[in-house]
Amino acid sequence: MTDSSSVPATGTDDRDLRTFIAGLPKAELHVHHVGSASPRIVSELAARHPDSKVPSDPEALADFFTFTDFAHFIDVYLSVVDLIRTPEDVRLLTYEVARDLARQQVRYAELTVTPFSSTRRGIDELGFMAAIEDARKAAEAEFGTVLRWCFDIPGEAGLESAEETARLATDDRIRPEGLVSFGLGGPEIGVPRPQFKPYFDRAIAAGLHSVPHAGETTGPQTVWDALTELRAERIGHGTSSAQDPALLAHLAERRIPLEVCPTSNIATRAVRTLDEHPVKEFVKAGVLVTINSDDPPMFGTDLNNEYAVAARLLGLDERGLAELAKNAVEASFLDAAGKARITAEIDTYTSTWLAS
Ligand SMILES: Nc1ncnc2c1ncn2[C@@H]1O[C@H](CCC(=O)c2cccc(C(=O)O)c2)[C@@H](O)[C@H]1O
Ligand SMILES: [Zn+2]
Repeated sequence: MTDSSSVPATGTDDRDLRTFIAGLPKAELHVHHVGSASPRIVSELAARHPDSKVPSDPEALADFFTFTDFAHFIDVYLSVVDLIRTPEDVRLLTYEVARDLARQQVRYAELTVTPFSSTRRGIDELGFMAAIEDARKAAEAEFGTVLRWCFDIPGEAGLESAEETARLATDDRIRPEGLVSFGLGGPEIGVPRPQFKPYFDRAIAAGLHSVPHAGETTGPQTVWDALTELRAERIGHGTSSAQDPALLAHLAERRIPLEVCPTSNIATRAVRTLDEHPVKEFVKAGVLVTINSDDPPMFGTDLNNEYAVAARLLGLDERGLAELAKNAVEASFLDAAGKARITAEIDTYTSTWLAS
């Protein structure tokens, strides 16, 4: 588990910046449904299923969430997926994830859900959709946090999973009201992006936005393929884009946002150290950077900590952090009125903080 909680900020006292961040209204665009299950939820589910290799003791769970490489991360991730066995498990997990987001003043989040991984493990598809929708509506009513869904293909599971995910995302009898986007996750090595073009074409034709992971564990060509073959409107991670100046210029010129997840990249060994993270190059090239947590409990972080990491790496003060938060609102698929509302909240909060 990566503990970046000791991340010193810039000149402004880290404590003050962390206090500012804690109250800053935010939007999160790259955060996984199962990957956000808190240690408490995972422990509770593991206790229900003693046959699982996931420890129910929170201490042991912290060690369990320590990864030697990306493939190991995926193994651990799937062992948590195995704990989700009923629509009630899904509803509980989703509601608790929403509570954790609301505690961080997340006003809007696009949660990446992998329905294939649950339906292939026997959860009824309509039961799954009803569970996430129940939790989404309860979260909005009780926490004021607006959730939308991204359905992603677990790419390593191949074209069978692509077909199933496209069907669940485009069949009006099944797709949930909160679905806004279509993605592609899992390992990139050995999983070239072009093969998924037909499925993204179907999703886009059904009105969904394309937001595949790319350039997390492979080079810039994967990002180019995501843009040209999958018509990506945003890129999950895009870490290796820094190796290709033409790609950086293209992303900046077309204002294609990167969903940057700093601590995730360290925890999965995609990047060696935070100081080597290319987020500085992205900002220097004029790329629209959003800050996200990916699988926060698994990586020993949360969104607020990711903002503190960004403040240190980019030398940001309160105004710079507010700009990051507004980048995520701009890059989101929330409607114009919703965007204006959250942007105004960010401005009011920041000006009040600076005047105090
Ligand atoms: N940082 C990340 N980068 C990439 N992905 C990430 C990240 N964090 C979380 N994920 C999620 O991990 C899952 C991976 C699931 C997967 O690979 C797989 C392979 C074979 C079979 C099955 C199955 O279900 O039978 C699943 C994806 O669904 C994705 O949404
Ligand atoms: Zn991810």
